[in-house]
Amino acid sequence: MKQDELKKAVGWAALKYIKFNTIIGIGTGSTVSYFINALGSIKEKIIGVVSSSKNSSIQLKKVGIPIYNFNNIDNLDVYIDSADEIDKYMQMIKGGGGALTQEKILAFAAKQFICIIDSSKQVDILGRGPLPVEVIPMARSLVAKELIRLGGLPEYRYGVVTDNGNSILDVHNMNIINASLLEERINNIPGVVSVGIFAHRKADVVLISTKNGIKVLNNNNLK
Ligand SMILES: O=C(CO)[C@H](O)[C@H](O)COP(=O)(O)O
Repeated sequence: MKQDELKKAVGWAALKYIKFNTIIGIGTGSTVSYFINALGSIKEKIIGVVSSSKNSSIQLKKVGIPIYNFNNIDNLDVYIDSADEIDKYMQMIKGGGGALTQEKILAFAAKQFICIIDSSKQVDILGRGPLPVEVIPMARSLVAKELIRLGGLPEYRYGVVTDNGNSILDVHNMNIINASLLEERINNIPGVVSVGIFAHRKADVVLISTKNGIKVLNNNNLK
């Protein structure tokens, strides 16, 4: 099965977690794009969504799903999003699509975070790929120096401006031994808006699309 087919299958599988008359947080990326199409098929049953990015909002509008203001997030039943990497503790690296700050806010606000991935996203240790960090443009060089001090190799995501008007540094070779500590350390660098480590707010349920079907992991499988 091709990766796109796996993404589509898990996007549709997530519909099972949508309750009637609720507001749903929506992530960003190609997997979520399949979920948005699936959600369109039951749009009359939900109140609406809060979107994490301009790109997701464009698609949501096309599908005809009502979008609520970002400040309306105190009653999000569920947040549906994918990840760039996820480990067995359900800690993630996100931000490949550059929407990590809004994604973190919605994930934090929602009662439940359902992460939808294909099996290629599973890793033993986070840091296989680059770690995205959203920074205020004027602090880019200071933050980059601090990230080097922490052992990484930051690369400016050239030409990319986030929906918040900021820049992205993709940090390579980051040795992530303690994801939650590193999340705190990077968050504490002045000028950092947010870091793509999701260790404090992990996924509650992970749907993994494999060639043999959808595998479900719950947070309580960890114990
Ligand atoms: O964090 C993200 C966007 O900021 C995405 O969830 C992540 O990049 C995975 O994307 P895709 O579904 O296209 O593989």
